[in-house]
Amino acid sequence: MDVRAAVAVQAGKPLEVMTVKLEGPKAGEVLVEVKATGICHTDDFTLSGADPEGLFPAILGHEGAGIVVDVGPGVTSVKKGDHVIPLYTPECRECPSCLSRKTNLCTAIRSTQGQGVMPDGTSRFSIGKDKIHHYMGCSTFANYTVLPEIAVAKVNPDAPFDKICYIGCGVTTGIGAVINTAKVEIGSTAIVFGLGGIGLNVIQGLRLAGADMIIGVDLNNDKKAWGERFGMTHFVNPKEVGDDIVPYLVNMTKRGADQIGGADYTFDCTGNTRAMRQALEASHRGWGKSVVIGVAGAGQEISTRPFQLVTGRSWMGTAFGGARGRTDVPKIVDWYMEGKIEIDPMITHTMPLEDINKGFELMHGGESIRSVVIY
Ligand SMILES: NC(=O)C1=CN([C@@H]2O[C@H](COP(=O)(O)OP(=O)(O)OC[C@H]3O[C@@H](n4cnc5c(N)ncnc54)[C@H](O)[C@@H]3O)[C@@H](O)[C@H]2O)C=CC1
Ligand SMILES: N[C@@H](CCC(=O)N[C@@H](CSC=O)C(=O)NCC(=O)O)C(=O)O
Ligand SMILES: [Zn+2]
Ligand SMILES: [Zn+2]
Repeated sequence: MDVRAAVAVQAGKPLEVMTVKLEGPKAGEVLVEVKATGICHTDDFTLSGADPEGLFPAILGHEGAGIVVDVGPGVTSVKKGDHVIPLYTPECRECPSCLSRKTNLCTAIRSTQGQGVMPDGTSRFSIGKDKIHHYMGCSTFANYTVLPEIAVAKVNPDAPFDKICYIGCGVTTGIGAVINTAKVEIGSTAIVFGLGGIGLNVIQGLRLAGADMIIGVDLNNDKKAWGERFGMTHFVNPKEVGDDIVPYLVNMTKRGADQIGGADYTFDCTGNTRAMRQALEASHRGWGKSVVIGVAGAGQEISTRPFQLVTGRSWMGTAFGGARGRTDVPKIVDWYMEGKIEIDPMITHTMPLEDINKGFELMHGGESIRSVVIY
């Protein structure tokens, strides 16, 4: 069938909106009509050429919501008409990782996903004789896409596509990092580096978990009001603090008789390796947990003095907020429908597919929290 897609033709170039061919679903696959998709910083990261796994041409996009319109042979868990959210972290419930109960990083289709193809090793998208790569197993920058059955979460059909698409990445990553990965307790202190589409959801997750002191750190002063809107209690702009932000943050978080500062939990939502180090070193001696969420470009590395770890800080990371997609995503949609979490105010801009590059420009200018393409 013919579908409309924004194609990443070449690294560093704007997306090109065009008509491409999409083959129907094969065994174990579903065809989804994508109704809306968010634009995540990771799409921009891959388009920029910084992603070691980046492939071109490709149809990017991994934060979608839509309707199942066809299923291939053997599909049992979803049917035509179901409302679904595509999952870049699938949940097969059979692989050693799924069975371990220790991680959400299902390995069933990770290798083909990284090669930009479906689990059978082929692509469903093409232009003429040329194949186009899938992206993160989702390719939601097309109005129809094909996904493995294990990579869709069936959700409440009353939920609005243009809002719940954000649960396909940003909302789940931010809230999940707090609840699943860090396991934040009531009364904790926390520092969040980067108050964008992910960081604000970390803040909303911290509010949900009952954290007392929530410090937001961003280079952009406009983010102060945004952080406060979702529960941030203090804001720090590193540009206004001077050389080293770590002693400043440690001082801010001094508590108890011994007056040792440092937050119980810190989160990097910037992708900047210097900020990742600062986040670790601003966590509390003896028990601080620092969670890396931001994605850094090819060749970049993190470092710190091993003494930071010897003295009891833990450096950890999270993908998709540690969420098991088919199990957890429907619950997060329900939390939204029940008013337990907020999404609407974070969706600052919407646009048709034809204007998708404007969404990337708004992100670059720090003007948007989330742009959503509505098909
Ligand atoms: N681990 C995972 O599963 C996921 C990771 N990500 C990654 O999370 C990161 C954040 O994504 P978004 O929130 O969508 O990006 P965004 O562009 O909306 O927000 C980034 C924020 O960080 C701020 N910032 C940049 N450098 C900073 C620094 N050195 N110190 C303090 N603040 C700084 C910016 O001003 C901006 O407000 C990206 O690296 C993205 O690729 C996104 C989704 C899932
Ligand atoms: N492909 C990159 C790393 C990109 C990355 O870390 N992706 C995250 C999700 S970011 C979403 O917006 C992720 O889930 N990683 C786990 C995975 O298995 O891909 C690289 O090679 O560095
Ligand atoms: Zn994302
Ligand atoms: Zn699995």
